[in-house]
Amino acid sequence: MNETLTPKAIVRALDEHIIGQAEAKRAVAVALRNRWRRQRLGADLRDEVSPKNILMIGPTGCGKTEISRRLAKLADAPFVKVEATKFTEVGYVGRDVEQIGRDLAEEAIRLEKARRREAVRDAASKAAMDRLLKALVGEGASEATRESFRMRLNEGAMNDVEVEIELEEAPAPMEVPGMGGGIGMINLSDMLGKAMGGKPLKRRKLRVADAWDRLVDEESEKRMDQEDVARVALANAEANGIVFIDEIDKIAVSDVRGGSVSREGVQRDLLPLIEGTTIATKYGPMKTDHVLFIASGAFHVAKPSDMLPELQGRLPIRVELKALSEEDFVRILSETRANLVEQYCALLATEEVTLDFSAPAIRAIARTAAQVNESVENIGARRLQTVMEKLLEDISFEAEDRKGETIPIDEAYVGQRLGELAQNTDLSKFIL
Ligand SMILES: Nc1ncnc2c1ncn2[C@@H]1O[C@H](COP(=O)(O)OP(=O)(O)OP(=O)(O)O)[C@@H](O)[C@H]1O
Repeated sequence: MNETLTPKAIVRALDEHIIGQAEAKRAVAVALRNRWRRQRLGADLRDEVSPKNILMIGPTGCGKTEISRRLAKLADAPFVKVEATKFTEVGYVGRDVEQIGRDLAEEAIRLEKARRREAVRDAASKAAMDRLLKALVGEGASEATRESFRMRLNEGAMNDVEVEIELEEAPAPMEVPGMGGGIGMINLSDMLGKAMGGKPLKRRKLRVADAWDRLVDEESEKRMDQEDVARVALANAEANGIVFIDEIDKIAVSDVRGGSVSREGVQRDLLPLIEGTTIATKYGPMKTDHVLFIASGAFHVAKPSDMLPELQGRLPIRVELKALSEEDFVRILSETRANLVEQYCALLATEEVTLDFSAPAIRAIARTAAQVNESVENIGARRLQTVMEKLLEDISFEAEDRKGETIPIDEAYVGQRLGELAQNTDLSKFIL
């Protein structure tokens, strides 16, 4: 992890994307920095320091997931999100929670491979080009022919041409009954491939553009030491992984309804994972002792004190997030990086349509969103998405006829498009 990511720097970075919620930002920033601090301790003390997991309490759509996801991105840390209620479904068995660990391992592998792809990119592209040229012009073609094809390929002029290439068979995982997901997965083509010294190949007809992606993928994979990828990725998941468990409040009150699993049971199953256990993944055993868990919920009905005492103890840092106001919405629309207004402007600019939002218009959009949240249901900042979509629906559809135009989005326009809808609760229930 990056040495410059001090708690203050982390909060500053989060501020670019998330409005308000200072307390939650501080808590996650400290949790992240503590991991960096732990790495610097001597081996004996390092193992003693366990992460202080966090419980985020706040209504839907106020930034709980977003803060956690952004934090993971900043730290380049493997991140997974799960809904606690998923484990109350029929068919659940206690060990299913281990899937969380396996998903984290998969995510760490994906990150590690993405990192290494950069290093092998040139060599992989060159090899992919050789294979593609061979498929297009044959082995015996002259260098001049190859060069002219290479140029056309590089220009993208042949993207839609069909080509037949040999690719490794896509893995077809087979689940072995009785072994549960994950470890029991045996990849038949892997086994066959290993027996024959390489994965089996299959001829496939593809568009050149798709063939190129597949070939670069394959050539990159070949150049990675898969065992080393697994080793580094698992170590990264163990030391830096972040697991976000949403809707923890929904399993806080114990009840056994017809056929559904006891919620208390799910809490018990989660305990070892959060406390620290070793999970068998297909890349090897992975310890969860130092994984950071962030649990979240609205806690409208249940209270944190309704959770099992052991679970409460493992989520010692409590932070409250506030419901978002009209003022917050104005800031979300105008101050956050790549905000919705910027996104819509950029999307329509691709069709040479310029949107010109006035400040009062942005205020009116925020006011509408806050109003509908109040009268229909408070879904937090998610409301901005539906409101903006409705506001710009017609322009988005008619963009082709308005090339070259600058369209002012002022307060009157917002009122005209949304005013009636926002006033009418029945209408807004369905439309906004
Ligand atoms: N404070 C905020 N500042 C900027 N954007 C926000 C804020 N809160 C929410 N959003 C935006 O709203 C959307 C939903 O937010 P998020 O996923 O964080 O909700 P949540 O609080 O985790 O709710 P839930 O528990 O229902 O998942 C995201 O697109 C996010 O970017």
